[in-house]
Amino acid sequence: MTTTFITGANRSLGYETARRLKEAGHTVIVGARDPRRGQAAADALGARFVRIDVTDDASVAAAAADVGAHEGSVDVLVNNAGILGTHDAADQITAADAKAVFEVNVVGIVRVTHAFLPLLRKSANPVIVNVSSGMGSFAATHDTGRVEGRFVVPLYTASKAAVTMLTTQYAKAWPDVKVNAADPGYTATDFNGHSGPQTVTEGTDAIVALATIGRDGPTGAFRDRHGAMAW
Ligand SMILES: NC(=O)C1=CN([C@@H]2O[C@H](COP(=O)(O)OP(=O)(O)OC[C@H]3O[C@@H](n4cnc5c(N)ncnc54)[C@H](O)[C@@H]3O)[C@@H](O)[C@H]2O)C=CC1
Ligand SMILES: O=C(O)C(=O)C[C@H](O)C(=O)CO
Repeated sequence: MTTTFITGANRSLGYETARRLKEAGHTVIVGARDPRRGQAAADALGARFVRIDVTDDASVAAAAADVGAHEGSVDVLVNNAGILGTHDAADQITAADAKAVFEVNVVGIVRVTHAFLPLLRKSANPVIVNVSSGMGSFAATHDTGRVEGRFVVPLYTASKAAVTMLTTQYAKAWPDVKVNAADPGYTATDFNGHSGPQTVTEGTDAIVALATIGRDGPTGAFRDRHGAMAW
């Protein structure tokens, strides 16, 4: 039995990841900030809901304690929760804007990973998938074709570059845990007013692939649904 905890699993890519991993036989725990939406998603999936706000130490600690008491361990942690943040131009963005985006996208991953690591270490094959973005790839940023049609969002892209780097650092630090970053690709969700060309199923291909790797799977990798992403 594989126990999988997913943040921001009440909708969009997080929900579709939960649905597909449940279908693949995982025991899925739907992590979500809003109790009503989280419970509704869990009910629809036949999964268990655990409240988690990734920006709140007490909420994250309580979520880990809840999972520790009910499931006892975690095999797969999917750090999916993320925000786009301000659409303001670079000369308008403020320190408060930066703090808001980094607090969810980067600090949130550190907070959740730190709290769930003891539960992951009880697994025979602990796996972490950090949902990053090709928009945080230096190579893609310099290739206009790769980011065409997307918003210019300096803080979001910087936060996702940090997510990918954090992934490689965790992977180096913890040889006993597989830590990889997924780029969903531009996907129609609430995140972007459903402007992305991909379906949520296409958008979760890389997340699901990395969440289901075996003991011989990669660590410190950055992949989209087609394979290795440029850093
Ligand atoms: N949709 C896209 O085109 C792409 C999305 N991504 C990434 O995929 C992830 C999921 O995005 P979508 O499903 O598209 O977005 P979404 O906005 O539809 O869903 C995001 C989820 O994160 C949750 N969330 C936000 N702040 C939270 C907090 N403080 N605590 C707990 N949960 C919180 C939301 O409640 C929601 O469930 C994000 O990390 C995003 O950056 C990456 C590349 C492309
Ligand atoms: O992270 C990505 O890749 C995104 O596509 C995020 C948003 O959907 C977006 O379009 C930002 O411009």
